[in-house]
Amino acid sequence: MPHDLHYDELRSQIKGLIDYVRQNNAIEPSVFEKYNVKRGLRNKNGTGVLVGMTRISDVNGYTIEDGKKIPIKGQLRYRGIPIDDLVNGFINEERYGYEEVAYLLLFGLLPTEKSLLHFNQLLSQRRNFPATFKEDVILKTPSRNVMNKLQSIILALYTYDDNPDDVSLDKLLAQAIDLIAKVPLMLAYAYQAKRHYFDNKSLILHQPLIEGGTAENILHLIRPDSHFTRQEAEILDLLLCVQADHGGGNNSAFATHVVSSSGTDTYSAICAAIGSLKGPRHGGANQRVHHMMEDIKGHVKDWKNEKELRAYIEKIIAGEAYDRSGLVYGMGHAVYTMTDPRAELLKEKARALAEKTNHVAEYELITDLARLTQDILRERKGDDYHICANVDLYTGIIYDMLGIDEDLFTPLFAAARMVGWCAHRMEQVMDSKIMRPAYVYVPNNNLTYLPIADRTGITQA
Ligand SMILES: CC(=O)SCCNC(=O)CCNC(=O)[C@H](O)C(C)(C)COP(=O)(O)OP(=O)(O)OC[C@H]1O[C@@H](n2cnc3c(N)ncnc32)[C@H](O)[C@@H]1OP(=O)(O)O
Ligand SMILES: O=C([O-])CC(=O)C(=O)O
Repeated sequence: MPHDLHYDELRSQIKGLIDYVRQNNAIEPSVFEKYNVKRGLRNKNGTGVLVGMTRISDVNGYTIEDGKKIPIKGQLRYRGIPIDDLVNGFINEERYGYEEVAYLLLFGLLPTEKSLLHFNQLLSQRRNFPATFKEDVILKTPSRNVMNKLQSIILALYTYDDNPDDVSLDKLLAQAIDLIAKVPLMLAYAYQAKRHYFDNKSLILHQPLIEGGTAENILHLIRPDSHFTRQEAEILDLLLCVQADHGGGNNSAFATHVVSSSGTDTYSAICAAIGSLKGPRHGGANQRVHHMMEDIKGHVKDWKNEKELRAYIEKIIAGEAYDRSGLVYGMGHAVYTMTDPRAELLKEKARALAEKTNHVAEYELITDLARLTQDILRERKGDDYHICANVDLYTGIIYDMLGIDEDLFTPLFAAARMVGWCAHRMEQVMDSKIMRPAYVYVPNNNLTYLPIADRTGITQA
């Protein structure tokens, strides 16, 4: 179902206007210094500017001693509980963890067996769409991009909600449970529609599993034969757990806070979060990691040869290879310095899975990439510089090993993070102050109004 907005034609028509946009809008980094504006909402030492408070989760990657940033091993706590304790807890008890994590993040306490059962029942009962929604909203307007489709599905839900602008807490919680329950269906059907209409594959739509949890439903819904093993579902469940939240300052949670603070509806706020997560510097990095690895394999003859691999990574960092952004995707973090605890957890899982699924070479390429990127950047920036592998470095290879298509990498992150966004939205709506920071006006020209006949079209200095 090819659509086209014919942008090529419009782009050629506006060529001359681009120079105005560039010359009249670009602001040099030095101007930020001059006005003491915190670019990217960051302090000089890279730490984030304090803009809010949250009780949901805590992310630590450094301490501050005598005003100096001291790198530490990364720590992530959901409602005070270290992520490792949570994960080891449900793994040792041979249970899935995602619904428990969702309960913990939303309500601020660990569920008892009975309350977890009740919560699972609520999710199961909401894991469906209104009659003809699938056909009208998903199949009739498929998208090449599942993240984009997730946004349009969620916006469409507004129309099916009899009081969508109600921002009372019980309504927000009901919407949260509904979105968490429905997101596996949204991403699976959006993906199946993409495969059918854009990739010429058969259209296979399964009904959700009434008894299954989130991870099981995702595997069941995205796979044409709907088959999955317990071990596969446990791995996906783990990925969902570690991606469920990341404090209030991460770009998509912050977007949720900002948009929610205006008093708008849940669907609008969650769409903003999805748009943010899609970006390659945020959740979209997992897809970029996948592409970058393919690019490396295509350009480095012997990617087991450290010298050859290092030379190519240097080219990526110099902005001369891959997407020319200068970024090694899956590396670096705004908070973590020495380690990202989720990457540490997933690294172990990925190794075990790689051995089982014959992906050891790919796994080693990933770990070599992380080590060499650290070496190269530290050599260039000095011993005080710290960069670590982030969660996105390992999620991609694990999805790959589970046979999950790259189209779904970032949407799966969105499915996991839906819980965090909903929890942050409720937290924000309880504090009814609109977010409205200040911007300094820094004109690069001083225009005065001229009658149209007197204008030359040349920017006045
Ligand atoms: C779920 C998540 O969102 S996790 C993050 C996923 N994103 C990625 O994997 C994309 C690649 N990584 C990045 O773009 C960045 O590391 C971010 C966006 C995650 C963090 O950005 P920042 O906090 O602004 O990075 P930071 O200020 O620590 O960077 C310091 C320096 O290291 C460089 N750097 C940071 N990450 C990378 C990277 N992945 N590759 C190359 N250089 C990097 C920066 O360019 C900067 O150099 P400069 O001082 O010469 O300008
Ligand atoms: O915290 C951040 O900046 C990015 C993020 O969401 C994560 O790492 O999960």
